[in-house]
Amino acid sequence: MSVLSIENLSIDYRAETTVHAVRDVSLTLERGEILGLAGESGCGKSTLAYGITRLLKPPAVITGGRVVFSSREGYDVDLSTLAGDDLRAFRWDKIAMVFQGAMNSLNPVLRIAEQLEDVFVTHRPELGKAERRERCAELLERVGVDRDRLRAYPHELSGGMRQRVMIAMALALEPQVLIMDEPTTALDVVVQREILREITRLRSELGFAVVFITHDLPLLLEISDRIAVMRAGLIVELDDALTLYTQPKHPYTKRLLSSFPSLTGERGGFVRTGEIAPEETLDETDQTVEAG
Ligand SMILES: Nc1ncnc2c1ncn2[C@@H]1O[C@H](COP(=O)(O)OP(=O)(O)OP(=O)(O)O)[C@@H](O)[C@H]1O
Repeated sequence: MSVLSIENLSIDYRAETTVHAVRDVSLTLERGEILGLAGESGCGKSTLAYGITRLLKPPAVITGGRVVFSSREGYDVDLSTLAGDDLRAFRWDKIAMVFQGAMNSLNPVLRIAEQLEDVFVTHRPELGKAERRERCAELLERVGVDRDRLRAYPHELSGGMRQRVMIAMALALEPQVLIMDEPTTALDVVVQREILREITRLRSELGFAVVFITHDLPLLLEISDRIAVMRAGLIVELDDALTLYTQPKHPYTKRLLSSFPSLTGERGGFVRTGEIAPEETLDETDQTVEAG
């Protein structure tokens, strides 16, 4: 049962020269799954994410294909048919996003409560004030932040907490799809781990599907059900995480895997067993994907 079908999506940047950033990409996102999207910097991951949610800005142009959302209530929506307020409402309600550095988009002069409440005021105007407050408190607790923090201003929270608030905001309307583009990259590795654990727990609890984008392949292998490997705008391989790790087929996937010493060396144990040794988690920031 798919919740999102991306069909032959192509996106160009029409700048001085034309960049074919996403080329004929087809993917389906199954209900409740975590689909990892891996690939080196510049391969088109973010463009694809923005394209799915129709948040692209010029000079980006969708040159072909479509994205269809299949609601759990049984109807399909072709996202290209939505515009304006309908599209904005749809985005928060059905497909929500958390981007890298999202935590910096909190308004510094408003308390967390006001910013969370705003989502409900706009999208759930039927809720009374007390109910709205309670929903906000529950949301914060859901992402592991104490409800007392509703009264805090963003600068009074750590980066990890602010990113949790952004995740809470994305989950406010119980979307069926969550698109996360490097949501934890700006955070230190310990906080990153805690948040990832939270996301996988919430996914089981609430049943939303996740497209999780990062260049950090070890991390994807840990949390994803399936992984798509992207290179130069194309999906070159797509498989379940274990198969992709144990039997990569595309030479680029093999190269990507081998560029993470922790996957191929002795310290790769955490991927194979799911057990994370503390010293392993602390070293992952040093790893980079080989370019080219
Ligand atoms: N505004 C723009 N104008 C022109 N080209 C762009 C623009 N934004 C991105 N590109 C190009 O499109 C391609 C894909 O970029 P994109 O940001 O989607 O890659 P990415 O895989 O998300 O990279 P990263 O991991 O660094 O965010 C790159 O070649 C990039 O240079």
